[in-house]
Amino acid sequence: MDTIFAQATARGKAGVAVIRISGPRAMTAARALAGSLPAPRQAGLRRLRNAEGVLLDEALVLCFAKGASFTGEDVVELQCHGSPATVAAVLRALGEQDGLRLAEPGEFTRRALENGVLDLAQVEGLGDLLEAETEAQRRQALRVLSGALGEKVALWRESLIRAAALLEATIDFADEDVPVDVTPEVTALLSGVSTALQTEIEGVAMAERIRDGFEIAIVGPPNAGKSTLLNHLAGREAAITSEHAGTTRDVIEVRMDLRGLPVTFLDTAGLRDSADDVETIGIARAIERATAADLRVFLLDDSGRTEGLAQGPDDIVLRGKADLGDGTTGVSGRTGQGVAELVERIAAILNSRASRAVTATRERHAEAMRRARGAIAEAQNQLSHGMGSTELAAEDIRRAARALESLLGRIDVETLLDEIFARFCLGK
Ligand SMILES: Nc1nc2c(ncn2[C@@H]2O[C@H](COP(=O)(O)OP(=O)(O)OP(=O)(O)O)[C@@H](O)[C@H]2O)c(=O)[nH]1
Ligand SMILES: [K+]
Ligand SMILES: [Mg+2]
Repeated sequence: MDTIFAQATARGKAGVAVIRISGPRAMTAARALAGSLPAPRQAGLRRLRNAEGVLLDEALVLCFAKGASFTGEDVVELQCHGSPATVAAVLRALGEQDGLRLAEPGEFTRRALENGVLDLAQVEGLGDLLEAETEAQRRQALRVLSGALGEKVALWRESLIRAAALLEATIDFADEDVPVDVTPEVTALLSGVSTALQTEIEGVAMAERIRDGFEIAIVGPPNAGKSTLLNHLAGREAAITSEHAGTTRDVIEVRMDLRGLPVTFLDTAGLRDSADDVETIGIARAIERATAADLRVFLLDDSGRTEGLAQGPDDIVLRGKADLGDGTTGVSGRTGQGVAELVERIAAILNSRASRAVTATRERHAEAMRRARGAIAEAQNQLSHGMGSTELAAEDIRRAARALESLLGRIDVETLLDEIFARFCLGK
């Protein structure tokens, strides 16, 4: 097994840069630079020198023994001064040592998975945590990283294994008269797991929104003030505004943090029958993107028309240019009137949807849970008529348990690994 090293902190100038070394030669390599090492988990200030004795830096050295480290291997972290030249010099000195090489992206985390320090869902959670930009993303990712999905899988799996064991016990005694009918208990165990899985599956779509962001389309007739509102929300001139009806044609996207939720506002072409070819294309795009969005804000003019686009139950309908009206309702991108209330309403709607997210966060999780549910349904089917096969039911249940294990990467995951680790950056 190679010993790997890489800068764990972001590249560029900084106060401190952390260089991480992991593998069987980590301690030897660090000792060669630092002369001596502090006890595990205790920081020690050391002068780092290369093989020629040239002083490279004065750094804090932290050692983690095999079995008690991020990767599960011997790990040393060097907290160097954060200049690119210092980091380059230390990396060079490490690379000159036998058995050491630069880590590939995600390789530290991959070793953590291979050594059983993290399960596959936790690895995904770590990836999401490193990408998290908003509070909701941070909380969701940390929940997964801390092993919440693994804990649930363990409970479901326990129920399934018990159900299968109960059935198998009756198979073993098939020739004798077994007095106890295990079917009620087995049925209860199966339906308990199946219901819990359904709740999780339904939450995945919302968990994905928390990770990838909610889309909110601003739609309405031309000149309602849509682009002006978008610019106010963005705090910059993201879209062109003018007194000409039909100014916006392309969909303009502005990503932001809305009360802790990741959202992308879409400014769209004003909806009307147009004789202009280019505007007509813009209107078709507006309708397409707005229909696919999670939420629509209909900004109306004096006519109050909303035609051209179907309204969803949660969609918000508002008068634009509220500063010109009687001033009681609506929103104004020019003065900001009503914008805080609008943001509050959007946040309330999205937060109530986000609360449906449970623990599972990805389509991969939903897919495994659907497979498990399917296998449970087949087992229930075998048991329900009293004519089905107990053996087949037990086999279905074990299949369900295996589908759940794949969530954590215990089986059949090689193909998934490259895809997952490709998203990691160097040093993680
Ligand atoms: N008084 C007032 N004028 C506004 C407000 N919002 C926009 N306007 C003006 O109304 C005109 C149209 O604004 P836009 O933001 O371009 O409207 P739009 O809905 O994006 O228009 P299209 O892209 O053409 O569909 C511009 O002259 C704006 O300055 C507002 O809240 N109050
Ligand atoms: K306009
Ligand atoms: Mg516009």
